[in-house]
Amino acid sequence: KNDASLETLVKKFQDTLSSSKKHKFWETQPVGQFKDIGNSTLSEGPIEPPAPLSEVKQEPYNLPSPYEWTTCDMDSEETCSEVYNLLMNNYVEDDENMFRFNYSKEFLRWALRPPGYFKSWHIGVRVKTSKKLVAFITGVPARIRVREEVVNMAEINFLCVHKKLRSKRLAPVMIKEVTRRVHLENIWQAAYTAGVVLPTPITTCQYWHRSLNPKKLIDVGFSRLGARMTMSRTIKLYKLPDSTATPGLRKMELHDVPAVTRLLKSYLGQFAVAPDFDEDDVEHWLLPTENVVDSYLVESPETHEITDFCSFYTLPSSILGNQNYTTLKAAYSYYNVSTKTPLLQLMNDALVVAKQKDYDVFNALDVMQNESFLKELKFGPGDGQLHYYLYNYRLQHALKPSELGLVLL
Ligand SMILES: CCCCCCCCCCCCCC(=O)SCCNC(=O)CCNC(=O)[C@H](O)C(C)(C)COP(=O)(O)OP(=O)(O)OC[C@H]1O[C@@H](n2cnc3c(N)ncnc32)[C@H](O)[C@@H]1OP(=O)(O)O
Ligand SMILES: CNCCCN(C)c1ncc(F)c(N2CC(C(=O)NCc3cnc4ccccn34)C2)n1
Repeated sequence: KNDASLETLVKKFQDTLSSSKKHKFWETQPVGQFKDIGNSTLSEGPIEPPAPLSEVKQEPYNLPSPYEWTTCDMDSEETCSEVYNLLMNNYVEDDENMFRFNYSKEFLRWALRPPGYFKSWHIGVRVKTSKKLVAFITGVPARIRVREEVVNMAEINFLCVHKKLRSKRLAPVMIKEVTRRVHLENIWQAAYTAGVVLPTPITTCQYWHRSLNPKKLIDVGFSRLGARMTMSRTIKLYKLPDSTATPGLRKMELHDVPAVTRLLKSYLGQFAVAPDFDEDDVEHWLLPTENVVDSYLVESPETHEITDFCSFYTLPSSILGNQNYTTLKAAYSYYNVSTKTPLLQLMNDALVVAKQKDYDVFNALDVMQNESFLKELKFGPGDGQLHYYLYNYRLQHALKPSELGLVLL
């Protein structure tokens, strides 16, 4: 009891601290500023108007002299491997440096080449002499609806500076350069997420984890044995059926794209911020890709109507410094729609499938209607918060996670 209230107090203090911090770079950017929170005279929508393309800086920003810009061609096996290795060794870690995301090469090719993508938005920094890749940032185009407005945006992701080049203010240059290249394509808004608090989140989501392989999770320090719990009691607690329960549940196939698009568009319409997917987007983002994204649907055995959908993406983490294990196999809840099958049953079947495919843990954010199944399906709250941001677009009020219909990778 005392721990929980102390933890809440600490979190409140940290949030207060972070909003009082000096953001020398972010204070110069067209994003919601902490000082503007609650100022209802500021209207909702773009903060700065688009500029004529002739006014966009034509040449790249200056880098410190040892470094040069490079465009990373993800179609090239060699370049894709360089990006993979930079991220594997230098990307996001948890606060205790026990885990680091290990996005796979096929995942990166999937994430970075959606319909209409621009190679020029896959930006790297190399050392001029050695040609070593030491930093990376990416954008992909996306149509995002914000309330009633569909806005062409860039989704920014995979910002990474090599551990040896940290705290040299390289990140602001990376961000300005990707902004410049996005502006050249006449796009003026962006969406991004981060585990850190920046000016200013449109919402802050909580991660929840459902143990699938509790013994491994406890061995590697991802979870702790519950008080008054034995290992065998814990394994029994998280046991799942060997097979799924929903009649008509099957993998999504190419011919399902039109029906899944209709189902998803109508479902996402209820959220304040959500992607405006068309059939090409659904084919790219939701058709199953081995070891990258899994998606299942319910086809009514009687009517052959497609009534429900669930999906998760595969994002392993390297386990840093454990003798017995090197990789944590994690599934992340992606987009789920239930119109006939109860969401609880649909998500339990997703857990069953993930367990069958040997995942160790199934993660979900408290976005969309996820709160309705998290506790009942034995998800536990994680320590990671995920903050969502819009660039050059002001929302009058922050959203609740349940008003958000957008999952970034
Ligand atoms: C219209 C189109 C617009 C397109 C652009 C839209 C915006 C996109 C924004 C990017 C979306 C990214 C989405 C993802 O990929 S989130 C994942 C970010 N990556 C990691 O966490 C990997 C491990 N960490 C690193 O590689 C480095 O620590 C990074 C590169 C993160 C910072 O490098 P470093 O540690 O060496 O610091 P610095 O001295 O260079 O720079 C310090 C400045 O950078 C600000 N900072 C720190 N972390 C982040 C962060 N995660 N988002 C935005 N800003 C961040 C910080 O507040 C400070 O500014 P200010 O506080 O003084 O003002
Ligand atoms: C820029 N794209 C944002 C999405 C990237 N994603 C998936 C992400 N961003 C921040 C997080 F806080 C987070 N969490 C999943 C939860 C979790 O699993 N925490 C333990 C853990 C295991 N492995 C790692 C690796 C890094 C950090 C925590 N890790 C916390 N996920």
